[in-house]
Amino acid sequence: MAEENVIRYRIGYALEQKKVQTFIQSSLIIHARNRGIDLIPIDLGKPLIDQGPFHCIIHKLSGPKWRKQLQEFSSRNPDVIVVDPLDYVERLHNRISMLQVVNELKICQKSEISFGIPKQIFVENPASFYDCIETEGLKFPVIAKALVANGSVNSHQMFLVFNKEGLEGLKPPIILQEFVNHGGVIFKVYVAGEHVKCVKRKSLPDISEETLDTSQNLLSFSQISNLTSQDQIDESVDRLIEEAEMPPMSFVTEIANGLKQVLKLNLFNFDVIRDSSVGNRYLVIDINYFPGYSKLPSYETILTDFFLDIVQQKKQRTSSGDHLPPYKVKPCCSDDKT
Ligand SMILES: O=P(O)(O)O[C@@H]1[C@@H](OP(=O)(O)O)[C@H](OP(=O)(O)O)[C@H](O)[C@H](OP(=O)(O)O)[C@H]1OP(=O)(O)O
Ligand SMILES: Nc1ncnc2c1ncn2[C@@H]1O[C@H](COP(=O)(O)OP(=O)(O)O)[C@@H](O)[C@H]1O
Ligand SMILES: [Mg+2]
Ligand SMILES: [Mg+2]
Repeated sequence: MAEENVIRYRIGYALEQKKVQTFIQSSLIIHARNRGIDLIPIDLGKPLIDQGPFHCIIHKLSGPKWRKQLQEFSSRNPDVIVVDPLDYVERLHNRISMLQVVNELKICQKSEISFGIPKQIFVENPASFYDCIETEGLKFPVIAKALVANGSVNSHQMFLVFNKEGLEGLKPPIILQEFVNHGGVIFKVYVAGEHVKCVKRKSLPDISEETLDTSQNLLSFSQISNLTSQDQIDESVDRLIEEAEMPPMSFVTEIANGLKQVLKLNLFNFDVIRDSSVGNRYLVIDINYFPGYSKLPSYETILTDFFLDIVQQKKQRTSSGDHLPPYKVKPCCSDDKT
């Protein structure tokens, strides 16, 4: 084969093993490689500063040690883009600051469609539970969520609280958020830089007045499917998802771009529900850093397009003196499965 010069870019990834398995699939490695992107694993057992060279680093790690590694690396390699800076990622590790961002969006709300977040309060001690609910005017049922959203098992553990008695089973500090009936379907909007995709997923079923009257006081999330038999749930949920109408894509994209600007992040998704009692009112309930992109159809294309956007923008920015020029190598010569 004739030797041909092709510009190649090196993207280093720093991810926990579980995330490597789901995200760095061979289909992504191959697709990216064919388009000039080499995905290079960062060895978490070695100093970052000794690794590279990279044009860009992507990561889903946090903590003081990783922060220090990134700082040292960036000060020595100022042209390497870190997607995304830890300071901005950390805003998503707290379920209050995470959703405050939605209220900061500067999007003109149109009369036929609106968005916001569910009413929520942070309760620090058990004595103030009921006072807080009264003061803020939260209605039962409420959903109790951990303040921290750092990917730990605890941070995903939630409770449905049907009444005042249910509050006694909770351990503050905790967030109480109004449960909003939304037809059992959630919209997940995935953002990778300029690229935005919205998909429908199964959610918690609506809670009727009767259920509220007759249910137990407190239900941990994993038990929600016990409300009806599993078979009934599976069938009706599939139908619900199929029949649910997607929010207008122009609206979804506007929110996605607004969030991207305020959060200063490239890789995230957000969960949206449509308030059944209002109709065209959408509520953002969760924002996740570096979510499970591999669940999206054609995630390989979306992510590779994003990587190219990043490295090509970088090339423009540093055209007066690139510290790390694109490598010129033979095409498809690497057998590295990363
Ligand atoms: O593992 P997956 O593919 O289900 O992805 C999880 C996400 O699922 P989603 O893409 O929104 O359906 C998941 O989203 P949710 O919080 O479940 O809405 C989180 O982003 C999760 O990361 P973490 O545990 O919060 O650090 C993500 O987990 P990690 O893959 O980052 O561990
Ligand atoms: N305010 C709410 N009203 C109705 N359902 C909710 C609400 N908040 C969360 N849920 C349901 O609980 C699920 C998990 O909550 P979420 O805040 O997204 O936490 P996680 O970070 O663990 O995904 C959502 O996908 C949705 O099904
Ligand atoms: Mg969620
Ligand atoms: Mg989440």
